Amino acid sequence: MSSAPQRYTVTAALPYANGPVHIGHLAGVYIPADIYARYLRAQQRDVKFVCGSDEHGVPITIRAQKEGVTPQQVVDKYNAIIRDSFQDFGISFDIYSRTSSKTHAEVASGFFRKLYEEGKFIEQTSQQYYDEKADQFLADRYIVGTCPNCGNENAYGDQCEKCGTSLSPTELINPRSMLSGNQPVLRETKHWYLPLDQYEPWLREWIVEGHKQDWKANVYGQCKSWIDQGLQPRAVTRDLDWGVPVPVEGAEGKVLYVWFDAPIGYISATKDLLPDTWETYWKDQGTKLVHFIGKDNIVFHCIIFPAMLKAHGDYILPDNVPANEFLNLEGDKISTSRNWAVWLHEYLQDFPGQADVLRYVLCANAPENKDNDFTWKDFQARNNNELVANLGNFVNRAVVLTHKFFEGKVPAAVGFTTEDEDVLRLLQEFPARIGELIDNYRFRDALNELMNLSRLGNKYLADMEPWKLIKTDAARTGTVLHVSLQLAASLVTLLEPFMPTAAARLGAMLNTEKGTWPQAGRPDLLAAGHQLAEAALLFTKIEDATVEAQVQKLLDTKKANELAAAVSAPAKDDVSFEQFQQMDLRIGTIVAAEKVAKTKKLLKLSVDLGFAEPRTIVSGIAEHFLPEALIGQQVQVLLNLAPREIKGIQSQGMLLMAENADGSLSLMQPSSPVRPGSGVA
Ligand SMILES: Nc1ncnc2c1ncn2[C@@H]1O[C@H](COP(=O)(O)OP(=O)(O)OP(=O)(O)O)[C@@H](O)[C@H]1O
Ligand SMILES: [Zn+2]
Repeated sequence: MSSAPQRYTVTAALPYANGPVHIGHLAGVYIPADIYARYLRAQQRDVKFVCGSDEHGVPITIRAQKEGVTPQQVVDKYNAIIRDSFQDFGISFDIYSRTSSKTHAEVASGFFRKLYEEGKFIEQTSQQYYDEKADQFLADRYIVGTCPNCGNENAYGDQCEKCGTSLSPTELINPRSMLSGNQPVLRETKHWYLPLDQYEPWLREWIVEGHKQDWKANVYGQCKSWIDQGLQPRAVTRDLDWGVPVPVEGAEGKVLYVWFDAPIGYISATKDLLPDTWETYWKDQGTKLVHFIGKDNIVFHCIIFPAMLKAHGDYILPDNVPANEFLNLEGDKISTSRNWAVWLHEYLQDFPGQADVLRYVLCANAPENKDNDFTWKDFQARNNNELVANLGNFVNRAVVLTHKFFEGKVPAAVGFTTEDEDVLRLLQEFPARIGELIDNYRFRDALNELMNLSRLGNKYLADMEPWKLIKTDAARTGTVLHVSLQLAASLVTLLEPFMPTAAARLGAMLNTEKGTWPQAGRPDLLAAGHQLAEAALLFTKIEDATVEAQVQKLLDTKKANELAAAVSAPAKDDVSFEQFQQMDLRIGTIVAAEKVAKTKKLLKLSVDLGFAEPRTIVSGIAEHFLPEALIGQQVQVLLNLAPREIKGIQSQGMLLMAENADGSLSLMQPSSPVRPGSGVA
């Protein structure tokens, strides 16, 4: 877009309403989008920031079926969780809508209808899997089978999650229906396709030639590779009963494909927000449209949705799609189904009043150009070393010293030294520099510049030492604090897009309000004599125990996943009853236990088995039990295992243990104590 846009439509990917929001979503999409929207508002631009829940599609119907509820109940539940957590986190949507709304059904339906009437689709009959027992066609994830690429037995009809290959249902080996488990049969069905191949030359010109310079390398690269591989017609309807019905006669039982309907959700959300003027935000050439998404959504926002908009003809195209790569968690891919995530609603509960810390860490470490990792250690370090020690410290010193020496009133400046002038001159350059980085979707660098501004303030205070200066030169001390407070006042505005709560707290402390972006950087934001409010801490230190508890939560998840994934070992060969009877199984009571010297695993146990003398048994369980904890415990023993010498000790029998999937051991105990030596049969 060459001339300055008259208005902006900013969209953030519609979260899929089958789970809550996690830190990957935030880092990939919602934090950068929110920074951008807040920044544009500070620039006094006309901006509409729209989002909503994506509530259609097969994963939701499958989830509903599993939980024994309706799809509507599933989306109602997650829409509420997602909407509330975004609000508590301070994502400043102008509207958060949902694709199950009436407006959306009308807009999506109308969109399809226009393309249909103008002959923009191709109609095609094909063979698709049908479940005769459930009496319905099986869309996408309703079919599972063996992946022809990697042999995974649980690959879906549209994708193998193990090897990442995208599939079509008929490629699966041994397909089975998710509904009945039966083998499906092929039946004819008619669908409508968007002939993407016809748009290929135009897409090549628009993206490959037109956006080489201004789209991010990761986005441009993915688009070019899709286009270079050659585009195929794409079905935009499905045989399903959950979604926007296909508004065409003879299409009963069919709905719009979720990826056709979801991006139209941006348009219907805008219409919900502005019933009368929404069209200017989607159809006027003076509008700049920007989509914030994660990398797995690039093809839908850069190729399929633009082709839909182009086919429709009335709409503008996205000016940019600054997609991020993926955030991982503690070295592992974030996953809703494996519960491997830091959930936003849980974070807000565990860290009350600290939303900005997460905003800061996820922006500072955002996967802007490559995948990145979130760790709790890094979270703690960034809070303690950067937010507390740099930003918080600067602001706190400036305000506290003003209270201490000048009764909380901004002191007058009496003659600037070159140091003062340097700081004020540098301050003036920051808004434009940070702004330009945001304009270019470089949010990490922008945040780093912001922190450089508070570093500048900290260094200035450290160099000037007003806490010493006050003893010899009160007027000069006043000037230093005057300059520091001007810098702090600029921070109220410049912080706001990144950390809105901290900005508001700082504003309250300085007894001032945020200004417009161009006003920030001025040397006279606070007049001499202006009364400050009480000093308060902007950020507080996060202790080891706090992050350790979060790490423990993840370790618990990992363990639960391992246990859930464990399968029983295959059964051994049969034994006869006589063979079984040859084994002399008894219950004994441990009367003494000690570690076997110079070994890690061995314990020497004395077990009362009802004979005159206890038996000595050497057992490899030292890593699982403390010797003293075993004394008095009853255990099961194989009495007639041939004796064996272990580390010079004669072992006369074997302790029997249950081994858990994670390798931990449990004693085999009778449900109530029995006389030592009792037989087990
Ligand atoms: N780990 C991640 N890092 C960055 N962006 C992500 C991550 N996970 C999802 N996103 C992005 O968040 C947006 C919303 O995601 P969506 O609700 O579609 O869930 P999803 O992609 O199915 O993720 P999940 O299965 O982890 O919940 C999408 O644009 C997606 O690309
Ligand atoms: Zn596979």
